[in-house]
Amino acid sequence: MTRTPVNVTVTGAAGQIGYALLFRIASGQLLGADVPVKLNLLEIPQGLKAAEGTAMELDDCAFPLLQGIDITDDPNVAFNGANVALLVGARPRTKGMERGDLLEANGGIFKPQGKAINDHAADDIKVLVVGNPANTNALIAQAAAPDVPAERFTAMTRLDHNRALSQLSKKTGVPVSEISKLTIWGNHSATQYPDVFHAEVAGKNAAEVLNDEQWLADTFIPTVAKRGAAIIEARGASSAASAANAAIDHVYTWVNGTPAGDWTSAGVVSDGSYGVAEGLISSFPVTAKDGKFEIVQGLDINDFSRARIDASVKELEEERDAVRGLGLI
Ligand SMILES: NC(=O)c1ccc[n+]([C@@H]2O[C@H](COP(=O)([O-])OP(=O)(O)OC[C@H]3O[C@@H](n4cnc5c(N)ncnc54)[C@H](O)[C@@H]3O)[C@@H](O)[C@H]2O)c1
Ligand SMILES: O=C(O)C[C@H](O)C(=O)O
Repeated sequence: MTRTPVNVTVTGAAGQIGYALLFRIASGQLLGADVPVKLNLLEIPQGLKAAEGTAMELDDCAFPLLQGIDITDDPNVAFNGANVALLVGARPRTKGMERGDLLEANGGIFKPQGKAINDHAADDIKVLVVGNPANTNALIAQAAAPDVPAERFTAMTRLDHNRALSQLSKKTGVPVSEISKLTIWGNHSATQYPDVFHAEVAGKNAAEVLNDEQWLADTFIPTVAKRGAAIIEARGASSAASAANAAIDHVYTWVNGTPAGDWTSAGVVSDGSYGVAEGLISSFPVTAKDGKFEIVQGLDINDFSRARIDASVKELEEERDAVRGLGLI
C-alpha cells in the first residue's frame, strides 16, 4: 500500500453508532475500497476502555486498509491532521432537561471540538455532525472554526433521505434503485420536510404517480419525520446501524460524487437559496462533485412545500437564536 492513509476522526467511538460505523470505515466503505485509513477515536474518559475494546476487535479483523488506531480523550489530539471528522458523540436529552439545557450541554462539546478542528485538522478537513441536535451542533462547531471554510461543516439528514426512499419504494412497489431526486429540507427533527414533488419513480414524477396529497400529508411525511422516535420506541435505543449506514453514505457521496441525474440530501450551510436564512445549516437537495456539495438550484416550490420548509427553517432559526443567546456562536 503506497498511498498515504486518510485520517478519519470519530467522536463517541464507544457508543452504539460508533460500534456500527468503525468496522465499515476500516473495511473501505467510507472512502473507497482502495483508500487506506487511519482511525482517531475520541471519547470521554469513561468511554476510553470500551473504545479500546472496539480497537482490539478492529485489529482482530485484520483489515488490509486500516493503517492504525489512536484513542484519546483530548480533542486537540484526536483532530490533529484529520481529513474527515465524524462528530457522533453528543449529550442526549435526559429527564427534566429543557431544550436550552440540551443546547448548552452540547455547546460544551461542539464548541471546543470546532476549535480543535480549526487549530489542528488538515486543510482539506470535511466534517459530518451526527450527534443531535445535529444541525445546530454543526453550526456551533462551524462558528468555532473561523479558519475552516464554512461549507466543510455538514449535518446528517441522509438517514431521513434513506428512510424517505424506502417508504416511497414500499408505497409504489418500485425499487429504491429506480427512485431519484428526493429531498429532505430543513432540520433533522420532527419538523423536517421530505419532498417528493421533484422526485422520480421509474422515470415518472413521484407526486403524479402517487396523486394523493392526503397520503403525503398524513402518512408519508409523519412516518419519515417521526421514524427516529418510532425506532426508539421499538428498540429501546435510538437508531444505530441505519445511522452509521447513512454517515457512510453521506461521506462517500461527498468524496466520490452523486450519480448523474440524481441528487441527495445533506445539512449544509445556507447561501440564502430557497429563502433559507444565510448561515443556517439546513438540509437541501445537493449534488456532490470534486469533493464539494452544491445546493441544487431552480426548483419550483409549491405552496404545500413552502409552508413545510418554512416551518422547519423557523425551528432552525429558533435554535440558532438560542445558542447565540448562550454565547455559543
Ligand atoms: N443525525 C441523525 O440522523 C442521527 C441518527 C441517530 C442518532 N443520532 C444521534 O447520534 C448521537 C450518538 O448516538 P449513539 O446511539 O451512538 O449514542 P451513545 O450514547 O450510544 O454513544 C454516544 C457516545 O458519545 C460519547 N461522548 C459523549 N460526549 C462526548 C465527547 N464530548 N467527546 C467524545 N465522545 C463523547 C459517549 O461516551 C458515548 O460513548 C446521539 O446524539 C443521537 O441522537 C443522530
Ligand atoms: O436519536 C434520536 O433522537 C433519533 C435519531 O436522530 C434518528 O433519527 O433516528
